[in-house]
Amino acid sequence: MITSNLNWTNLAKSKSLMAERNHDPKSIAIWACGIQMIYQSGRQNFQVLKGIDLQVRSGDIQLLMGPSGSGKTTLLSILAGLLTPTAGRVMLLDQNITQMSRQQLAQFRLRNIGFIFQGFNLFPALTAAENVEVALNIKGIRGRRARHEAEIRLDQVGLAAQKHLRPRDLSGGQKQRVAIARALAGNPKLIMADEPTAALDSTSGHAVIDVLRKLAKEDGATVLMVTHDPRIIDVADRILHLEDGQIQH
Ligand SMILES: Nc1ncnc2c1ncn2[C@@H]1O[C@H](COP(=O)(O)OP(=O)(O)OP(=O)(O)O)[C@@H](O)[C@H]1O
Repeated sequence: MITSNLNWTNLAKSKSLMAERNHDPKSIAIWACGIQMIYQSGRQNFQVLKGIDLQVRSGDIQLLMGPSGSGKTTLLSILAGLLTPTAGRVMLLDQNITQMSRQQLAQFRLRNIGFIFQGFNLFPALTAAENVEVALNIKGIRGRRARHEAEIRLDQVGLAAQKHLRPRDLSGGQKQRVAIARALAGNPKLIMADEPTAALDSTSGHAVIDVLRKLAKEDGATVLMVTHDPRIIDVADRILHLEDGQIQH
C-alpha cells in the first residue's frame, strides 16, 4: 500500500508493483488540478480547499482521510461533479467535467458514477430489488433486463435472499448494501463513497468493505472514498491525507 499522495515518478520506477497489480501506468481515472473552494458566509469568505492536485489510477481504491472539517466531503463532491469549484479543473475518464454544461454533467454522472453516501436514501415503500430497479430505470434499463440486473447486483452484495424485503425489515448494514447494489446498477466505472461504513457494526462493515474491494479488484472500478474507518486502510491502494484544505505530504 502507498500512503503518500501520488508520486508518479517513483511509482513508474516501481516495476514490480506495476506487474503485481497489472496496472497500465497511463490509466488515470480521476485527475484534478489546482482545486480551490471558497464558501461565502455573509460578507465573509472561507477557503476550504487551497489548491488540490490529485490523480487516481483506474482500478484503485483511494481513500480521502483527515480531520473533521478538513474539506474531504467538499473535495469528493467536486470530484464527483456535484459541486463546482471556485478554481481548478477535474478530468474524469479523460473528460473535462469542469467544462460540461449542467445537462452534460448530469448525463455523465448517470452513466459513469455510482454514489454511496450516508443515510442510504432508499425508497421505504419499495423492496430491495425495486430500489435497485428504479436506479436502472433512470439509466434507461427497464423491464425484465432491469429485474435481472437488480438480482445480480443484490447477489453481488450478498442480499439475494432479502430481495423482496422493504428497508424497514433490513438491518443498517443490509440497507447500506442495498445502497451499494443501487450504486453499482449499470456498472459505473467510478464509485464515489462518503463514509460508507460509518455506523455499521463489524460484520456489516466488513461485508461492505469486501464488496468495494471486489468491485475494484475484480471488476476494475475505481473507488474514491471519504472515510475515518481504519478497517478500510487494509484494502486501500492509496491514502490521501487532507488537512486544513491541503494535501499533507
Ligand atoms: N455549503 C457550505 N457553506 C459554507 N461552509 C461550508 C459548506 N459546506 C461545508 N462548509 C464548511 O467547510 C469546511 C469543510 O467541510 P467538509 O464537510 O468538506 O469537511 P469534512 O472534512 O468532510 O468534515 P467531516 O469529516 O466532519 O465530514 C467545514 O468547516 C464546513 O463547515
